[in-house]
Amino acid sequence: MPATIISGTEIAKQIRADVAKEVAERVQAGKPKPGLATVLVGDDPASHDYVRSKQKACAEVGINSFGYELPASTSQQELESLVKKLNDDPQVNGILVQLPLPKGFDEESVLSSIRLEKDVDGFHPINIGRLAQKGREPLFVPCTPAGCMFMLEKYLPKIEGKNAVVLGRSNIVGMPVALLLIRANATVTICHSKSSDLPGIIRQADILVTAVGRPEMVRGDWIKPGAVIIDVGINHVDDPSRPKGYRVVGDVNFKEAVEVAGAITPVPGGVGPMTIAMLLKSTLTASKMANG
Ligand SMILES: Nc1nc2c(c(=O)[nH]1)N[C@@H](CN(C=O)c1ccc(C(=O)N[C@@H](CCC(=O)O)C(=O)O)cc1)CN2
Ligand SMILES: [Mg+2]
Repeated sequence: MPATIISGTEIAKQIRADVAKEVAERVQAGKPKPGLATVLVGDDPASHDYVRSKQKACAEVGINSFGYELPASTSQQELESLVKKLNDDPQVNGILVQLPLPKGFDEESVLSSIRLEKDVDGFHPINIGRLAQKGREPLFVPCTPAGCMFMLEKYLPKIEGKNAVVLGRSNIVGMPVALLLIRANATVTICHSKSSDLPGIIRQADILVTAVGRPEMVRGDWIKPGAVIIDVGINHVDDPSRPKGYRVVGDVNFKEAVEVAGAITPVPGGVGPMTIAMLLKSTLTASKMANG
C-alpha cells in the first residue's frame, strides 16, 4: 500500500487559521497586534521570495510586519545597530534576519544581537544552547525543525523509543531537529554526505529526516518498510518541460519511497509551508510574552 502523504500545506493552513483566530480575539480584548520585523540583506532572489511570503502570511493572520531591506554593502555595525533599534521597539515582538547573510558578515554576532525574547527564529546561540541541554528550555525553537516535529507528532504520536535518522547536520535544520528528536526520547543517529554506508544507516530508521540538499539522493531500497519520512530538501532540477525550466524535488526519491514508507512529506508542499506557519505561531507567542 502506498504511504500516507503528510501534507504540510494542509497542516500549515490549520495552524494559520488558529493563529488568525487567536490574534483576532486578542485584538478584540484590547491587546496590541503582534509585530514581526523582517531584515533582508543583499539581493538573493530566493531570500526575497521567502521574506515576501512571510510578510504576506503575517498580513493574512493579522500580524503587523515591518520590512527592512539593506544592500549587501551594509556594514556589520549598521546591521547590528538596526537589530538593536528593533530590540527596543515595543511594536516589534519578533525579529527575523533572513539567512544566509551575504559573504563577509559574522552571522553568529548578528544572531547574538537579537533580544532573546524576540528571537522568533530560535537561532540565538543561547536558545540553541538551551535546546542542547537537558532540563533547560529555549524560548523559541527554529521554525523548520519545529515544523518537522509538528508534522511527525501528528502522524506518529509516540516517538519515544523509535530509531530516528537525521541526514544532514546544518545549524538551521539537521542539528536542531536531532536535538528535538532526542528530547522526544527517540534514539537518534545523525549522518551526512561523508558518512560511510548511508543506505545501511538509513535502513534502520523508523523516522527519517533528510536535510542534505542533494536531489533525490535517498532511494526507495534504502528505506525501512513503514518508516515515516520528513523530507526537508528543496532542490531545483533542470526540467525544460516546466514553465520555469526546473522542478522542485526533495532529498528523497519520492516515487520510489512512497511505495515503501508508511508516511512521507511531499516536496513542494511539505516542510516548506510549515516553516512559515511556525514563524507566525512563534511571533504570536512573543507577543503574548510581551503583552500578557
Ligand atoms: N532566518 C531564516 N532563514 C532561513 C530559514 C528560516 O527558517 N529562517 N529557512 C530557509 C528558507 N525559508 C524560510 O526562510 C523557507 C524555505 C522554503 C519554503 C517553502 O515553502 N518552500 C516551498 C517550495 C519553494 C519552491 O518552489 O522553491 C515548499 O517546500 O513547498 C518556505 C520558507 C532558509 N533561510
Ligand atoms: Mg526550510
